[in-house]
Amino acid sequence: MGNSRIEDIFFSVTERELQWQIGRDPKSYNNPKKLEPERFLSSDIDYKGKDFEVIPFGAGRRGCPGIQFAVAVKEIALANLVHKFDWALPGGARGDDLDMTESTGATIHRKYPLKAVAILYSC
Ligand code: HEM
Repeated sequence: MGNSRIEDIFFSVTERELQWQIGRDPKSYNNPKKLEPERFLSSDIDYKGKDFEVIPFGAGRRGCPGIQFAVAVKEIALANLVHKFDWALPGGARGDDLDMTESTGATIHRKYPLKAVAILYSC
């Protein structure tokens, strides 16, 4: 993985497009368009704004000030959702039925919001 030079691309795109382009930069990623989150398992990329390949919390002086808190509580929040509920798609839909079209913004998000049905888990 190489280093993206943020100044090379910053002025040619709007801020909304910037993260999208960084995340798909073939200079930084092999097979950049493939969803492959495990690529980060053995990566030493700093996601807190020092390296620009992944900037989920932004970077620089306007970077997210909640980063320490978010990193500390994200596992507890996710663990609670998985522990307390079974999850399903509405109407018996399956993963393959989902429209994964993307929309742009400060972060890339789904064009069509994911509707998930939470079923309280009882043993
Ligand atoms: C997983 C959780 C979070 C993510 C992914 C996230 C992501 C971001 C991003 C991308 C920005 C824009 C940074 C930029 O423009 O360079 C931002 C800004 C900000 N975040 Fe977060 N954030 C998270 C949680 C939090 C939490 C928990 C707090 C507060 C307790 C917080 C407070 C803020 C504030 C106040 C700003 C505006 C900073 C400014 O404009 O100077 N964030 N965040």
